[in-house]
Amino acid sequence: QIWDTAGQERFRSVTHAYYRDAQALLLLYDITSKASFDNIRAWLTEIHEYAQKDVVIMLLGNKADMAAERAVKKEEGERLAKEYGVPFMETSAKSGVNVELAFLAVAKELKHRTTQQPNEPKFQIHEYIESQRQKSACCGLK
Ligand SMILES: Nc1nc2c(ncn2[C@@H]2O[C@H](COP(=O)(O)OP(=O)(O)OP(=O)(O)O)[C@@H](O)[C@H]2O)c(=O)[nH]1
Repeated sequence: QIWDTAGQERFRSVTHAYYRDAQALLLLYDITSKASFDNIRAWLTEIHEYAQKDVVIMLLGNKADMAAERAVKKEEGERLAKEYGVPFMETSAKSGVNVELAFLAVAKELKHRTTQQPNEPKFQIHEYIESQRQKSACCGLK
């Protein structure tokens, strides 16, 4: 089940009821909006308070198709994600770039958690994303 919760500040007091039991959270900002990026820290603090302790979080910089209006560098997204230890990529709901990869990475992480044997190596979501990204780079796919 995928829920799209309201991102606006005025709904914030009710939003946590929707993600409290979530297994994964995709946290999006808009690469053309510095304000949306600056809000991410507040969201992460709130998630820490209300979400499940083992929730899978992924940070996504959306509207990657709007490069001309970019207000947040890709490196800034990468740095913030690293600081919080969460995977990151830029996506575009318009062109579809990385949308499937973002959902697949989260789904694979959750599936591995439920089927993992104690002696099996842990699924590394960062490595999975990196390997898939390299694959598409190598073959000229977007
Ligand atoms: N160019 C471009 N436009 C996008 C992209 N994603 C969303 N938009 C546009 O951005 C606007 C806002 O999109 P929403 O999906 O309503 O954004 P939201 O964050 O869900 O908004 P809230 O429900 O208020 O939290 C719409 O006009 C979308 O068409 C994208 O990847 N590229």
